[in-house]
Amino acid sequence: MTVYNIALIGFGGVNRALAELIATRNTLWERELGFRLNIVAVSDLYLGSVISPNGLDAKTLIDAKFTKGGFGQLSGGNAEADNETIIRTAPADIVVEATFTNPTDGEPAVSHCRWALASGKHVVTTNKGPVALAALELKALAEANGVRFEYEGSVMSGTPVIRMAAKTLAGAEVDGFEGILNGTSNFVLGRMESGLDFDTAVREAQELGYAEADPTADVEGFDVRLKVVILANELLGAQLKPDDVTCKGISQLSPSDIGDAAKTNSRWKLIGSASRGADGRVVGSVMPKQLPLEHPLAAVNGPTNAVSFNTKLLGSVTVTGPGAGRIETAYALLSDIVAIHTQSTSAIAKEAA
Ligand SMILES: NC(=O)C1=CN([C@@H]2O[C@H](COP(=O)(O)OP(=O)(O)OC[C@H]3O[C@@H](n4cnc5c(N)ncnc54)[C@H](O)[C@@H]3O)[C@@H](O)[C@H]2O)C=CC1
Ligand SMILES: N[C@@H](CC=O)C(=O)O
Repeated sequence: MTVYNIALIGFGGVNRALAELIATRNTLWERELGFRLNIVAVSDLYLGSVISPNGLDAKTLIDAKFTKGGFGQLSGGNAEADNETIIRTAPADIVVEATFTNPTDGEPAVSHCRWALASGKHVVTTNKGPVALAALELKALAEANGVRFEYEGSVMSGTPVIRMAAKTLAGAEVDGFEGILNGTSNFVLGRMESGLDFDTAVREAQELGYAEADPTADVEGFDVRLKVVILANELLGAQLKPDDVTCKGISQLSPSDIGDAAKTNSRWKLIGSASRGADGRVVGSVMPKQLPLEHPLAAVNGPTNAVSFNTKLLGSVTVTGPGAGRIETAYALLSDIVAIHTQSTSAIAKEAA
């Protein structure tokens, strides 16, 4: 049976949810997936950092009410988040990066990924910054060090989109996509349709763990812009940067805009899209659109997301599922680890044959 030692960088909603899953499901995973996860290090800006080569008990980690610098009280602990030491020296096979997304330059998460990959550790991440802004470099670094850089949760949380489209739509000639790619803004629009004011709806999304640390990224469209870049670069072979994608969010939509749409049997949705033009150039945009109720994306509610891929051979193929949420996003990390495990076990089987 395989045990993967993991180091958690960031111990907020998503990585805590992963620890929760480890505490409750390791035995099931051992039986059904062929591996267990063992947390050997955690580093968090607020809590500090800790390394325990034999492993930290996941349940104790999530149940303990640590205050600022609290990891400093643990054996092997430090009241500061010494990320570089943790990432480079902890005896981890996999570094799980789930710190804040920085939409401008992706830092410090890009450095976290570089340190891990250069030290021969796999990286799984839900952080959109490194994927949108440094994917090519990080994939090359992973390849050079014989490890993997996986990031399924960077778009539509646990809903399989990146790997699904890359693998199962291969050859279908994807030439564009459009979708609802932010759970918070979709949730806020729905709550405003029910009569709630914008600020209260955003607060609810924060409490439910959907929103970014700074929810401006959600409601101004910056989060969707990163996801458009990720999908366009991954699936359309583009080399977009966030500034190449025009971006407008939902913060300017007033309660009367929302009410007027309802009167005309339509609904506002924040749509991220990209398509390849006749000249081969890929153009992306993020903007609120008033969709008629019969439009397939009009019925996508709450934190649910959906993306329709336009393909030459199949027409439109739509994937719908959770776009945000702590457990849902932690599942994306598990799916990345499953992908790493599957590749490594098939490589071992090939060698043995
Ligand atoms: N919550 C969700 O539904 C989804 C989140 N994501 C992404 O996953 C990542 C984590 O999300 P959440 O856990 O919800 O965020 P969060 O805000 O709950 O947690 C982030 C944690 O990272 C820590 N942190 C920030 N900077 C750090 C640094 N330099 N070093 C060490 N620790 C640091 C913070 O102290 C905090 O505990 C974010 O990048 C987010 O954009 C992606 C998909 C869905
Ligand atoms: N804040 C994001 C989380 C996932 O990326 C969202 O609301 O979609």
